[in-house]
Amino acid sequence: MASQQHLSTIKGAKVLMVGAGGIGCELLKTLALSGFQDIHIIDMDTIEVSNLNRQFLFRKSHVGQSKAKVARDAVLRFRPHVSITSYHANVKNQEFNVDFFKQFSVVLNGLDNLDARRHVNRLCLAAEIPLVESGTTGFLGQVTVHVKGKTECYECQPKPAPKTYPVCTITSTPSKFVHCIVWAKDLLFVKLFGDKNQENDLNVRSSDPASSSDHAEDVFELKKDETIEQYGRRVFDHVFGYNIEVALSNEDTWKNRNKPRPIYIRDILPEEPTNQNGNMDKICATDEQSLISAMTSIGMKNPQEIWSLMENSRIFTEAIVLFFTKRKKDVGNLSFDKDDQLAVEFVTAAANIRAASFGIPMHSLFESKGIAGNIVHAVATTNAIIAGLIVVEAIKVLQNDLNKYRMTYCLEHPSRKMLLMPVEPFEPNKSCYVCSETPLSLEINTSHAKLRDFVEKIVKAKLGMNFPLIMHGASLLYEVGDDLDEDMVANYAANLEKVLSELPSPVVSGTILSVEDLQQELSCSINIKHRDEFDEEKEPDGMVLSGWQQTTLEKGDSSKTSLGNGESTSKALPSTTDANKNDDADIVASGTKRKLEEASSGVDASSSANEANSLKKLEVLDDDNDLVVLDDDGDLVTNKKKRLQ
Ligand SMILES: Nc1ncnc2c1ncn2[C@@H]1O[C@H](COP(=O)(O)OP(=O)(O)OP(=O)(O)O)[C@@H](O)[C@H]1O
Ligand SMILES: [Zn+2]
Repeated sequence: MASQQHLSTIKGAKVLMVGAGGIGCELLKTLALSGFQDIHIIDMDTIEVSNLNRQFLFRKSHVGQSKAKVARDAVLRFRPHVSITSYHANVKNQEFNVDFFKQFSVVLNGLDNLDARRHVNRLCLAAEIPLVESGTTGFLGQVTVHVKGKTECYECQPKPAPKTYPVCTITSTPSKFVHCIVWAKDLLFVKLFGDKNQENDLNVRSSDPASSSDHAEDVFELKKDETIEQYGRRVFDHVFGYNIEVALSNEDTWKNRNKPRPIYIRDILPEEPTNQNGNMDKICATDEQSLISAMTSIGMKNPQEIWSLMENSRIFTEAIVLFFTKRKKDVGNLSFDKDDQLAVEFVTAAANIRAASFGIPMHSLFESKGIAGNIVHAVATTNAIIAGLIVVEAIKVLQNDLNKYRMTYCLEHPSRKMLLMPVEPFEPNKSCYVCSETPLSLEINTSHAKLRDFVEKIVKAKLGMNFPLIMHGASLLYEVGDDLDEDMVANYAANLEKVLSELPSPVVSGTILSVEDLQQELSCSINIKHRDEFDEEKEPDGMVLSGWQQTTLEKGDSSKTSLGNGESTSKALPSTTDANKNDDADIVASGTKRKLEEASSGVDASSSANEANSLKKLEVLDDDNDLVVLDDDGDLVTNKKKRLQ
């Protein structure tokens, strides 16, 4: 029962919710039923059929409508006097600036991606508004509290980098089905239907370089005198036959590995009479993209069934035909999307044929989609629990009840009868570049890397800036904004194409660049260090940003937990390549830090490590799918996590 004090806190609060999906629907309902009177919701999406199983404020008739608006209308039906304001918009839009955030008492996130979460974190810091952050992945979930100057911000702990695989594992020596999926969606799919100019390591390197390169050059171009079916068969033979033969010629590779077998389409699907006039209308009677399906056109229905090699080969060639006939306008611009049925069919078939070649078990379309889209199926109950916890923390935050704030982790299996694991929050990380303005350093080849590389790979991808401004001393090198005049735009565009050391104000070793995002009110300085060479596999960006690493984790010396990078409120993992291992859903321990209470009561930081031992500790064992929980006595309690189904 809420006390009088609780009720007046709740009634006087103005709350911003970001995200009206799985967590958001639960959250809006719980806020309204708890007595909150003034709620604003931002969500950029429209309702999809796949949302209906858990986003209970939505009905089939709402498909295609704004989530924020429909959620508002649904709640107003049972709480008509609550003021609910909806925005069908991206929270990163400029209208949601620091002044907009300042009007709220607290911000509650129910998002599904790192990018938006980081953005909201920065606006909350700049506006000095508390943030309650959340995420769920299947049975796992978390709610964390972030109050400027008092607790860690959302970015104080660097998020685990997306899992990547060595290039040669993907191109030459796959040993797991996920390797075949990555090959199919990131290399083959892109090569056939995406941007042709993108660098793509699809062709296997031969021990005799001359032998493969000629063959590879125009193999992915449709020839004038061939039908699309013939083209599909030729691509099939190239990637599953010829490339495998080339790979086999590198004998050293196979000394300690099983050799793959080349697969040629004539052995699987005997030559069919080709449709000379190229009229494919018989294949698929619809033009609506969502209904264009190779499975439908060849009469296969069950996505849970594992197709035979022949069926995979038929889907493979059929999907190529459908892309080049029914979706011709998309070809050249596509990147893999888990909600694109034809893309999922193609990737499943291609991955399975490659798996067959390498002696790896094949998978159904349903399983492949899960792996390719990094889907952990959402659990509505987890969303409901997490939404309840968000409201509990929001009330504490509104009451300024600092000592009662908790980061709460929802576990898959109860540990010592506890399903929820509350942990005291930590003070801000002094080396966090977001909330503590710590300088960063960047190793980069200043004579090769262009300003564009720096902007794309560091400023946007790593630092998550939206509207960056880059300065070298007093000289402005680059800026994004709506109010720039033409000359400036041209000047910045020219700068983007220059290598760093040849910029009007040259960027060389020792230069300190100042990078700012005006919308996020975030600025940081980056100390440039020139380096000639980078390891292609380990440092694929060709640059290394540092100065903001968390302390190295020592086993058994961890006192705080965080659940992945919170990429999803319901499913997605950070990497598109890591569905099997599901790192993002793992609970990982961070380095030892002082607890908030110790910090505020002046207890020596060195005691925190001992103190930490009495806390519940969670740790993931590398390369294992087990969640290992150390209880108070340091005993291991091992919980098997469910693999993707
Ligand atoms: N930048 C953003 N601005 C506004 N809303 C966002 C932004 N990024 C994500 N969201 C919203 O956050 C919500 C997250 O909800 P959820 O994880 O349940 O995803 P979903 O897209 O509804 O479901 P699924 O992807 O599993 O089909 C979505 O409704 C999404 O539109
Ligand atoms: Zn921080």
